Amino acid sequence: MSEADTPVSTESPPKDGSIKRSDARGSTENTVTPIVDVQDVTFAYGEKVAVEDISLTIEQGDFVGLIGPNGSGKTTLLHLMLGLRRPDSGTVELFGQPSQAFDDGERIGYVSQRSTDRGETMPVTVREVVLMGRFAHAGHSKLTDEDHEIVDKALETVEIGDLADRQINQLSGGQRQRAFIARALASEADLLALDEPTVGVDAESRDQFYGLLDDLNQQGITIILIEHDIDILTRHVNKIACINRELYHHGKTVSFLESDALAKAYGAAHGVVEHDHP
Ligand SMILES: Nc1ncnc2c1ncn2[C@@H]1O[C@H](COP(=O)(O)OP(=O)(O)OP(=O)(O)O)[C@@H](O)[C@H]1O
Repeated sequence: MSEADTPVSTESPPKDGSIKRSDARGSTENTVTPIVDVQDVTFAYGEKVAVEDISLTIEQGDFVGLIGPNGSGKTTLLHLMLGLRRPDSGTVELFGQPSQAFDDGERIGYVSQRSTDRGETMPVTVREVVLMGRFAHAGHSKLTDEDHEIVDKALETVEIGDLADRQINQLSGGQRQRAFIARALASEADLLALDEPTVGVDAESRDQFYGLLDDLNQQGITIILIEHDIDILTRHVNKIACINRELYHHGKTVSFLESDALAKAYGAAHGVVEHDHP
């Protein structure tokens, strides 16, 4: 597979690894620290190797689709990227910090597969869920009028302002996804990570949801999402990472479509890549 599409930083990063949203998207003048930098990462559940020797970077402003067959390691890789799991070998850096030392959690908004599951959500209102995004900034008992204004704006951005006082577990799957994205926006996350966000969502709502992600990405939010539908993915994301335990492609969507990565990744028996792993 080619690393040609993966930009490589050649200069020293800024000391704090931080990049302002407003000056980052599309900037070609300065070399900036990747948002996520995965190098030679391997992870196994006991004997089961789920992710093997993967290296890739997520740059500020990227909208990356992560695809691969069932059980190919997508969720595991996403967890490794977000510092939710530690690699057995290799390194992961988030915003220029080793993932295990990363302590700036509000910069990341993670919406897990389970967020759409009614049974997993607490009996709280949508507004309360989104307010949780302000806790990291303000603390529970110190929320100000400004925090409430930020929450209102986040709810409007994802177009569920009218649902603010509804119980979160009364919402449809798509509406719940929007509520969790609003929570990430309220926490002023720079990186949005979504694990199969439109499972169980009807086609029209799904298109609207991807339109929302496009808008957020245009505003400078970096997005990585796991999605099985290659058609909708290639219509929206600018880069694709295709895995089946190991990385088959990471780069621009157009070069992915011209490559045979999809056939190779899906052709490989689940988790078994015959030419590399006899
Ligand atoms: N907690 C766990 N303990 C043991 N094995 C696990 C665990 N979680 C995942 N696995 C195994 O690791 C491999 C990768 O799983 P992972 O969930 O990362 O794949 P995935 O590509 O996200 O799958 P899907 O598309 O089905 O959601 C699979 O074989 C899975 O069975």
